[in-house]
Amino acid sequence: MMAPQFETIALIGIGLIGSSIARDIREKQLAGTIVVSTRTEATLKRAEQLGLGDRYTLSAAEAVKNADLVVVSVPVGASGAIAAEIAAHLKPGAIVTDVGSTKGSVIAQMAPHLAKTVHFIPGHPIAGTEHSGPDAGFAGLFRGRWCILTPPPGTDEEAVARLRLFWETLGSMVDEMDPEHHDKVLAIVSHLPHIIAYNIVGTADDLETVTESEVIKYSASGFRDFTRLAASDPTMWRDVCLHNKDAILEMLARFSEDLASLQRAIRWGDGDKLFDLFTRTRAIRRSIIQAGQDTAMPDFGRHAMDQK
Ligand SMILES: NC(=O)C1=CN([C@@H]2O[C@H](COP(=O)(O)OP(=O)(O)OC[C@H]3O[C@@H](n4cnc5c(N)ncnc54)[C@H](O)[C@@H]3O)[C@@H](O)[C@H]2O)C=CC1
Ligand SMILES: O=C(O)C(=O)Cc1ccc(O)cc1
Repeated sequence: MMAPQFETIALIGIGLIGSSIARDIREKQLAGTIVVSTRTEATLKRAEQLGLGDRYTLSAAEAVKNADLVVVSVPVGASGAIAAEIAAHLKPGAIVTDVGSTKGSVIAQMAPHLAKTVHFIPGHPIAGTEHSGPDAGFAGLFRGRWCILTPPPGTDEEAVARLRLFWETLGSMVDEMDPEHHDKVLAIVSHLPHIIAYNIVGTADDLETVTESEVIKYSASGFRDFTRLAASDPTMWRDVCLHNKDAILEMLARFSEDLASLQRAIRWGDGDKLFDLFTRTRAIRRSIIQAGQDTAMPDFGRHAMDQK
């Protein structure tokens, strides 16, 4: 058997993402010991029932003692408090990473607490679902998906290479970029779609002339796709909105402008304009499919295809 990549891995937060990582670590034998820590007794118990770790504790500080890799998988608004709690207990040379959907704010919250004796390498796997909690995770979630790392300038190359290898072993492709760019890109490809989904489902829910049962009964697949996104975890998405405020507001401003232009084309019967836009956007969808990035859950899709 190959030696594990890390002697001890501490997972702080064991919801959809933390528990998926735990399952992959176990399956691929990437750690000698997996230590699981989370905020509530109930979630910790559930993680234990699911056998996600080797040791369990409610104390994040306790969990990171001796850990060679620490993965923080909590809503982005909680990352500062976690960093403050674990900072004094980290082993020198440990790699500390996270999976948060925003990067600038996570760095601003965590970096000031972390000593130079540890390697802080923020990360973001671009993989997930609308479900949350330890039961929602599954092995293979990250396979065929991108993971973005945003190491601060001057980060130890060897530590970055180790974390890169970790994600690659989980089946991900790894890119590096600066946090500001990450936050802009994710604002348009992930944060805005969720905000638009929350908004359209909210609008449908507020209508006086169309009843809720009609919305449910006649929901075409377009609306149904929005309801999937709009079913995502409220705490997580509240935090994303509050913690990527500038980039989201910038993209929302662009979006509103373009929507107004579309509204105008509809009002004035400008069919050419509508047709041109719809042709351009159709090409984007085709490129996504060609790049093999068209399913939310690649593991399920591929696995089903493998069986055929
Ligand atoms: N859900 C998704 O599709 C994706 C989520 N992310 C990011 O991953 C992180 C975790 O998200 P999920 O696993 O989906 O969430 P989740 O809700 O499934 O799990 C969150 C975990 O954090 C713990 N937690 C919650 N509030 C806390 C607090 N105040 N202090 C300490 N621990 C707390 C919970 O007990 C739970 O173990 C978030 O930062 C999210 O932005 C990244 C990629 C995809
Ligand atoms: O469920 C979906 O469609 C997602 O978009 C999952 C997702 C949510 C948040 C992220 O930061 C990355 C991926």
